[in-house]
Amino acid sequence: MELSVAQWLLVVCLVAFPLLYEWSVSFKYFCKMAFYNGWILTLAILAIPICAVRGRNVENMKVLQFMLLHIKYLYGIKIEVRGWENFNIKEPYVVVSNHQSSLDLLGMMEILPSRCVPIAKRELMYAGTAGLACWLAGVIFINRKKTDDAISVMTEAADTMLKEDVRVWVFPEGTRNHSGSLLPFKRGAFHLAVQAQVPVIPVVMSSYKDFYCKKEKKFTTGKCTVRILPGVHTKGLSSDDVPELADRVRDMMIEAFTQISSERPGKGPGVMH
Ligand SMILES: CCCCCCCCCCCCCCC(=O)SCCNC(=O)CCNC(=O)[C@H](O)C(C)(C)COP(=O)(O)OP(=O)(O)OC[C@H]1O[C@@H](n2cnc3c(N)ncnc32)[C@H](O)[C@@H]1OP(=O)(O)O
Ligand SMILES: CCCCCCCC/C=C\CCCCCCCC(=O)OC[C@@H](O)COP(=O)(O)O
Repeated sequence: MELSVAQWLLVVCLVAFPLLYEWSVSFKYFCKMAFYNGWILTLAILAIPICAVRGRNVENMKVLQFMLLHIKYLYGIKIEVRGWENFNIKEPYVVVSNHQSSLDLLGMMEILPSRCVPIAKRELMYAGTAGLACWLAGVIFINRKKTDDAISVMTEAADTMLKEDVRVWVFPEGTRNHSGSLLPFKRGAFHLAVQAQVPVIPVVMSSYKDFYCKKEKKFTTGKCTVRILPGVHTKGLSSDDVPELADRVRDMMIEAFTQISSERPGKGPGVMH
């Protein structure tokens, strides 16, 4: 039987792809990351019409959360959550969390409180279907290149939080960080909490180093611990207190990060999902 060039190519791809996937750690990394982004863009196609019925609304965040929750199973990532009780606050609050990678989305969706929207860089708004889904879910976009614009968007957010009973999730490092610790914090999240006079709730995701490393192109199955820390109150604080508040919260988060990242997999209390 003679094979055409196209058939040969197909055979080579069908054989080469699984072999490469099995043998090459980097190839596996690229495939997994490409699928991660591609799958999110695809899910967003489904989410958009559902969200569009309500228009731009923070309740749509629940739709995105529901659609993204299964991804941890596809990637074999176990997420253990500790400190759920610290979210038992009826009033609005500002969640601050560490930012290692776009995989943070998994930990975020695992625990996302109701009526809680993230603050994201403006570029995400142009990420095709994902950008539109984010916009419909009320994600707050800031232009990091224009500090004044970003500050005025955040000041407006302080008002919205109180008027519309909304919680806000901020990554105070301001960018992804794989260094194994936390970058110095930008102060926007803390100004926001002080302006609205609402608590800051720190959330810490343990280091991904055992299963994910962008530099080494490693992406295996693994476990991540997410710890919700007790809220830090801001009642009576003014903008002068922001630097001290930001430092205090960062210290708490570094301590928690070091502790949960140094535990051996499978040890420690918590609820496994
Ligand atoms: C079905 C599936 C669909 C798809 C679903 C996908 C869902 C995805 C959602 C997840 C999105 C996650 C995205 C994550 C990100 O994009 S992280 C990047 C963006 N986030 C941030 O940058 C937040 C943190 N940044 C800040 O808080 C900054 O401070 C900022 C406000 C942006 C300004 O930054 P910068 O220009 O670098 O300036 P400084 O930080 O140096 O600040 C300058 C001085 O201004 C003071 N300041 C800051 N904020 C305020 C404020 N609100 N009010 C008053 N003053 C403020 C700050 O303190 C500085 O002054 P001093 O130096 O302290 O005197
Ligand atoms: C037609 C356009 C197609 C665009 C394709 C875009 C591909 C992206 C697709 C899906 C995005 C998945 C959503 C992941 C959300 C995670 C957001 C994130 O982690 O952003 C990084 C940001 O915090 C900090 O950025 P930098 O580290 O400063 O950089």
